[in-house]
Amino acid sequence: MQTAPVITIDGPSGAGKGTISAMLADRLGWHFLDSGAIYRVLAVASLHHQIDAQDELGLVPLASGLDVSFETQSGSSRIILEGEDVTDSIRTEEVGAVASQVASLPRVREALLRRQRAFRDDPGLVADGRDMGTVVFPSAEAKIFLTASAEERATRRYKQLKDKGLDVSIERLLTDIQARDERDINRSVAPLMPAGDALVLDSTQMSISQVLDTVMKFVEDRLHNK
Ligand SMILES: Nc1ncnc2c1ncn2[C@@H]1O[C@H](COP(=O)(O)OP(=O)(O)O)[C@@H](O)[C@H]1O
Ligand SMILES: Nc1ccn([C@@H]2O[C@H](COP(=O)(O)OP(=O)(O)O)[C@@H](O)[C@H]2O)c(=O)n1
Repeated sequence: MQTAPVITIDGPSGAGKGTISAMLADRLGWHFLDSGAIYRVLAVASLHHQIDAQDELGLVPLASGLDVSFETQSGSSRIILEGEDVTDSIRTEEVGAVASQVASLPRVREALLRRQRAFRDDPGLVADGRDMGTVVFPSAEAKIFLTASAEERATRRYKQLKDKGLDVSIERLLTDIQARDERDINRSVAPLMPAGDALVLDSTQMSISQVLDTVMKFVEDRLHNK
């Protein structure tokens, strides 16, 4: 039985989960699980293998046998799918949209559960996603639900993609984010929602360092008062 402590950070797209989780994992010296990357990789694999995003029966074996690895190369973490580096190509909004379609299928989620839980290891794990605190790690030591207004999240994503040299429209990003929120919140299995015992943090008016400080205090409190 695996007993390493877990901190979960769930929330909608662009709320800052990845940023805060990576910083937290770094500070604590813990492992980091970007569960959304697994759904994104599955989305790319479904495109490669020409399996429709709604074909649950076709996707389950692909999800169970997904040939993905998370590697660290000269200090940067890389995601390898079937021998190909997909670290950057999985980050587009198009892939995000397909990811949220495959993620709405109950048997696909079930097929990915064990793979996600395997990331739990000493000295601890910070896990980022939609259902980390509700389904994958319900016994987590500290759970955070990080959110922000859809407009603020679209603006953040816009700046992030612009910085990478990608040409995007902020209106389109807002529409895509809202469509993804809607699908993630309304699906029948593991919908996007805060766990009952989560700290809900609206970061619309907060800087990254303010969010990190608040999360860090909450986590320290939870870890020391167990
Ligand atoms: N509190 C914040 N204020 C301003 N920008 C932020 C904040 N948190 C995150 N960001 C920026 O927003 C973008 C999206 O953050 P990210 O961590 O990828 O979100 P998520 O993982 O929730 O989709 C990144 O460019 C990040 O630097
Ligand atoms: N634990 C998770 C993580 C992601 N997902 C799905 O995968 C999609 C992409 O997740 P992501 O975390 O990479 O997305 P961003 O928040 O980075 O935009 C989400 O829209 C969800 O539909 C999920 O269902 N459960």
